[in-house]
Amino acid sequence: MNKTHIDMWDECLSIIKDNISPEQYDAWFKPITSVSYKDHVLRLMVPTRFFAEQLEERYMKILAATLFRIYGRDVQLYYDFFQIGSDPDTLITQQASKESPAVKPGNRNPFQNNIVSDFDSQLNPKYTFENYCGSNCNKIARSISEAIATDSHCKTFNPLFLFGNTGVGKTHLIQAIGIRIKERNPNARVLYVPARLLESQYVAAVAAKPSRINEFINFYQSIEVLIIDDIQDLMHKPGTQNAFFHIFNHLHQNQRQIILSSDCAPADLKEMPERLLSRFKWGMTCQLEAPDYELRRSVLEQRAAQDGLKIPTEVLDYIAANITSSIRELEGVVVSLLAYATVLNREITIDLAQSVLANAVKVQKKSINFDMIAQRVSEFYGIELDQIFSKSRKREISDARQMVMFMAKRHAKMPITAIGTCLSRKHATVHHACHSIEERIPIDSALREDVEKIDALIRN
Ligand SMILES: Nc1ncnc2c1ncn2[C@@H]1O[C@H](COP(=O)(O)OP(=O)(O)OP(=O)(O)O)[C@@H](O)[C@H]1O
Repeated sequence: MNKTHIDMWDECLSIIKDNISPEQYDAWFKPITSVSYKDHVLRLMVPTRFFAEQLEERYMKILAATLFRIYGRDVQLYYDFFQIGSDPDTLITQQASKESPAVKPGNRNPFQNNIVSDFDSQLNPKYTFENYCGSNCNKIARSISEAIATDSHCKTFNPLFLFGNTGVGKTHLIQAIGIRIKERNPNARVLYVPARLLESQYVAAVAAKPSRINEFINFYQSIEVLIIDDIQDLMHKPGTQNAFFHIFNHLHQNQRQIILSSDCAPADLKEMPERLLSRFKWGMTCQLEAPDYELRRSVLEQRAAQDGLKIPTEVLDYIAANITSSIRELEGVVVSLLAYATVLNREITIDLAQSVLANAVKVQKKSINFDMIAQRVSEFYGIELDQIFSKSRKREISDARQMVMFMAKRHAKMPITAIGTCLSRKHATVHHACHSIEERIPIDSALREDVEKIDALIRN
């Protein structure tokens, strides 16, 4: 008996289910339904376009591998989704106009493209400066990037070496430079390439018979703005490092812009040869710091608006206060909320956000956020966590609550209003609590000792 498209999709789901956590499965695969499969074209219904993008970013490998296994290698995937209107009653008024083929036959290969003289910059059109939210923590990196985008022959910032932890926005920013340069000069040979792809192209060029290594180097030496992501992936790759050394020298001598991103500073790229490291430091080295509260809040608002998702202010405050280390995690939370809201038809409340965050926060054990601070303070004073959030005015409870406010300002750098939202207290109350602890620390040794101990609990 022939299998229906639903049977086939169910088979995919059971493979995927065995390979990811139940939380991931519930958030990302349960909301998907198979619409049809005909002439190698599989159509899946997903909640929104943003959901599809996030799904691809996170699960492209497992999704592609599973689809190839069940439907064969010719499968093409299209998404269907509805545009959510601003009024929930008018939901599902318009079928998504754009279907995006998802499973691409392997990575696009710019080096191959060039041979066919069809030059593709490999830039993701959504990574623009316009979509890049700003705050104090990324001000310098953003200004330098905009300066390069305006004057791509600028010697001072060549190369630009941008580093920072995972998910803080490096790829977005370096691609924004490329996009802006292309907007100003559509013919510019701008190329974005992840270091890992550079490495695999190099290996393929060396292995080809006859060798295509000269072609590889010539291609890269013809680029005007070369953007290499995750340069740390070239560690332990002496062959590619050597080829890149020649490419770098040629481009730099000819005043072509080189932009590099890395997950650590040049000094920490221990396995990279000195001759490359010293070149990385010739221009501008700049760190993209962990997102501060203001940035996290703006990205949340932006993502919610893009998805037509109404998230109440207190929920935005709550998420921004608790997901602190990466923008990618924040985006994940918005998508999970969206999945719950759409699929389970649930309103987005603090309770829902708390249960979505429970999983996300488990993953980022080390990050300091409001819930973690409240937990540490309540443990320190031996008070139930619920009491901290209660209306109780008992002395020991209100003291502990004041300490939570103070610590949230001190460690999570949360604004007074956001702390107030998390504890359902007024701005003036939080302001007074923080101020009074600050004033008493120098003169109250017992309090000072408590603060030091709680500081240590939070940091470790
Ligand atoms: N300032 C920002 N404004 C809007 N979106 C942002 C910002 N920073 C990051 N993002 C978004 O967060 C997601 C992760 O960012 P990105 O991939 O650039 O991080 P990354 O630092 O390169 O991470 P990795 O090192 O893991 O590759 C992307 O979807 C990006 O668009």
